[in-house]
Amino acid sequence: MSRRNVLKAGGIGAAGLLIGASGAGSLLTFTASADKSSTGIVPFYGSYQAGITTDPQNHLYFASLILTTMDTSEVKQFLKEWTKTAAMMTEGKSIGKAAESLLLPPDDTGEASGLDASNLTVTFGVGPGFFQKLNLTSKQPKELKELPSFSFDALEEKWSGGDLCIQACADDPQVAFHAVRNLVRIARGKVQLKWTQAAFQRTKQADTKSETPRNLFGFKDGTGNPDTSSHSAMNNHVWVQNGWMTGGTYMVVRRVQMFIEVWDRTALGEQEATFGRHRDTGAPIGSENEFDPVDVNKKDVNGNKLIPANSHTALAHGDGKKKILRRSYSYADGLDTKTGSFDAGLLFISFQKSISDQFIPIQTRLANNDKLNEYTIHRGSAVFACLPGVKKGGYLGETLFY
Ligand SMILES: C=CC1=C(C)c2cc3[nH]c(cc4nc(cc5[nH]c(cc1n2)c(C)c5CCC(=O)O)C(CCC(=O)O)=C4C)c(C)c3C=C
Ligand SMILES: [Fe+2]
Repeated sequence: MSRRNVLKAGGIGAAGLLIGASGAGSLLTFTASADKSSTGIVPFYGSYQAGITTDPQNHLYFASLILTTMDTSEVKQFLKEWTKTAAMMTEGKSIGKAAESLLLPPDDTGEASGLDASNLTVTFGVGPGFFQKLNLTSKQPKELKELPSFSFDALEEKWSGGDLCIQACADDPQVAFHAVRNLVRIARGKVQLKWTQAAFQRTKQADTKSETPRNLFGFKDGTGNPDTSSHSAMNNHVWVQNGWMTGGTYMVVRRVQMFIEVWDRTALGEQEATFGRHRDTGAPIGSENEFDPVDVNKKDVNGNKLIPANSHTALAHGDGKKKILRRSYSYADGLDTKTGSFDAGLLFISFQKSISDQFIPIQTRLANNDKLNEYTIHRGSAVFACLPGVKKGGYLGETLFY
């Protein structure tokens, strides 16, 4: 039963009476309006996990977890429970049995009762420690290892690493949090939270023109992503094509603090030179439209490069052949007590089929020369293998445990 209908169930008697009084027309009307949960559902089951190439939602709740059991059968068991629970939550349904006993805690924690599915997606990944703790190193993909340290990294343990991750995205923040909370609860005693991050984008309600979202520096962020509707682009850049990870992908998460106060004192021309794009349109400097091609060699009348060579776009783009799929969210976590400034920034999340061939070369160029480094600092880092999609009747990680 959908979470909305649980609440509406009390009204069914009254609706039934109405049907008696006014005939089938009323029944149809009732069914259509009560079935609101059929909108805003992103299917959980499929060849690929949702939350990667599916449209980004308004809110993210991200959790990195430590595995506290070394017993593979216990892990399989909770992965099976996670599968069923995630599928139910993404359909906007309450989990477990309806609360009947006053002597027991209810199966569902209840804060999403009455809320619709809100396009919830729950995406699961496993980190390098997962394979080590479960003695599964023969199955550990060679792509899945801790990142090298990059220039200017200021990583903190409290924002880094993890044996498992849950990325819950939804158009409602409470629905996203409810998903992670209930999944962690199900695996209690076998996992423990390492770090979490709540994050946001603009809401779709506020963005009536469905434009590319802007980051906290006010620039459109996501323009240069590969086209998620193109199967060939996703196969080229995102989905792993062989072995037990077929249909999975690798995720890099970086918690990047942005010095917004410093940025706010920076002239617009300097801001645009930093990104290599115009703030208003999002177009590459010297071009008119957001999606105009990035030509890093284009010069002005004086022979100077229009997109500065040390700009974020020039360095991230490179020769344009290596692409990653970014699906980042902004965060604002009160203040940085050391400096008294905002602790705000970007929970940078990227998906790629090869971390060594895609993310690392790009991030190396950025870390060494990016003008954006004057305004940002990387505080956290983690890598995960996002498991292949699950078929109905199957479970998360099934191909790994064959
Ligand atoms: C490889 C890692 C990357 C990190 C880390 C990163 C951090 C970061 N980026 C922005 C804002 C923007 N990034 C933009 C483009 C862009 N960024 C990366 C990679 C990383 N960014 C890539 C691969 C690209 C695309 C390059 C291309 O091929 O054109 C842009 C421009 C608009 C866009 O294309 O999205 C912005 C703006 C911030 C604020 C940030 C860390 C805080
Ligand atoms: Fe970027």
